[in-house]
Amino acid sequence: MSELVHETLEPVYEQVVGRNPGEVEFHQAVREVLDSVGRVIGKHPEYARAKIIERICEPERQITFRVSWMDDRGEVHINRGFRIEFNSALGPYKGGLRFHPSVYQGIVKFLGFEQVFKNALTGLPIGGGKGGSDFDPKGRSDREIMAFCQSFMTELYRHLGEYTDVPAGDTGVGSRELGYLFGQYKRITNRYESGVLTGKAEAFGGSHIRTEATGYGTAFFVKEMLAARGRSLEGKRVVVSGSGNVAIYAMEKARELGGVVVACSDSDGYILDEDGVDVELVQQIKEVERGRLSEYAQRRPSGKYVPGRQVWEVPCEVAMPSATQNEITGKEAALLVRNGCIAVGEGANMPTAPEGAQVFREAGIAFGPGKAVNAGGVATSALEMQQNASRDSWSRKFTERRLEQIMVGIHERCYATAEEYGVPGDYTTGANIAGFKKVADAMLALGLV
Ligand SMILES: NC(=O)C1=CN([C@@H]2O[C@H](COP(=O)(O)OP(=O)(O)OC[C@H]3O[C@@H](n4cnc5c(N)ncnc54)[C@H](OP(=O)(O)O)[C@@H]3O)[C@@H](O)[C@H]2O)C=CC1
Ligand SMILES: O=C(O)CCC(=O)C(=O)O
Repeated sequence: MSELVHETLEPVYEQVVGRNPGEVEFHQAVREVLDSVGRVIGKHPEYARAKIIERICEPERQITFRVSWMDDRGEVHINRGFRIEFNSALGPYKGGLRFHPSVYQGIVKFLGFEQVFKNALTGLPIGGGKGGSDFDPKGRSDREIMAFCQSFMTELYRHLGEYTDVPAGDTGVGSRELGYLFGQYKRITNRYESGVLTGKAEAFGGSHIRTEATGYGTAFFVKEMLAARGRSLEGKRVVVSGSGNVAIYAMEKARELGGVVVACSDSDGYILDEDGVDVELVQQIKEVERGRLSEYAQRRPSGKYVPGRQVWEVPCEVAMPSATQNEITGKEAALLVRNGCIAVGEGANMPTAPEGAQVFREAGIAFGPGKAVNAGGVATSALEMQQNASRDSWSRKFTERRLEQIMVGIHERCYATAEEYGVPGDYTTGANIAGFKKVADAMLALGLV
């Protein structure tokens, strides 16, 4: 990094840390982007003059609210709700809602920040935002989930709109929750505004493939990374973390593309199945019955359940971390490399900590960052908005073809940008620069707003 760039970027980072104390995940996400965009601002002094970098790190709006609700025993609970409307230079704020006890301002802010660049990479007209709550949906009845969603939307609705802010799902929020949220939005506003939420069930305006899109897109991106190195997924041992929405469909598509998926996990442990993970069984247990992954081994003779350990100890050639942030530290990354891993595609948001990414870079393996690899979900959300706006419904086949084309396009954009900036094969730098430039140019064009 040149002296000039260092002088420009270090104070920005220090300012971000000072203004957002304790929000370590947000600091981490900003650090990674700043480390990449140093290469750009040397060539584009106009960004520095307009303080684009400082402005891009400051959310346009941050909303925090109380969510009160009653459980089945009549006890009142109070949770905290968040929505970070990060950047609307390219379109309405777009990004999911996460319900998980670990959620606080710093998590939502890191996710919103990542979303800005991810959404730009899709090439579709969507800005970036994210939201959620520290509500823990685990073990809650359907009625309790509905009560929570209704209370959450009763506050959030005033900030939403198909041209303003369009949430979707993320950890702990799937089509059941989106149904309750949409029902409450419709009731409060007296408007059937389909495009205000995406990831809806197909019965009321949802797009085919949105449920599968993040996982499918992850597998498509990995296929492209391998192809760029003259390899394919055929016969490769694949390990996936998580067993939720992203993990299930990443496994399904990886298997369809020839990979042999041998392990996946949840927050209690992992399953190993040398005959190939029965993805439909995982889905039945986790998504239909809302049970625990340990039940897999009780139902499938070739399945073994390993409690309390990390799935990354299972040797594989392809890893798709699809659970949560910072699940691969330097230690897990080194283990993966030692065991013969050649490609890592991040289905989750920021699952690899900086030391882990450094290990992958040094080992020269193909490493695709979440903001590129998992962009298929939000891209298909944008396709859902497009269908809602035109009162149309595309076929499953057509929508999946669009998704695959978008993922191929994102891969090309990251790959070509990394080459252009002198770091061939570095998808992280490629993704950060390509996403940043798109947003920065729009911000310049829109003036000082
Ligand atoms: N849904 C989407 O469209 C998109 C999601 N993502 C990202 O993908 C990741 C997974 O999301 P999604 O599949 O939707 O979420 P789900 O809630 O459907 O599944 C999450 C999975 O990860 C596991 N998990 C969650 N938190 C932890 C933790 N702290 N430690 C270990 N395991 C954990 C869960 O285990 P358990 O069942 O035990 O809780 C579960 O298996 C997140 O990073 C999300 O931001 C990115 C783009 C789009
Ligand atoms: O589909 C969407 O709008 C958002 C998906 C999301 O939250 C993400 O990409 O992390």
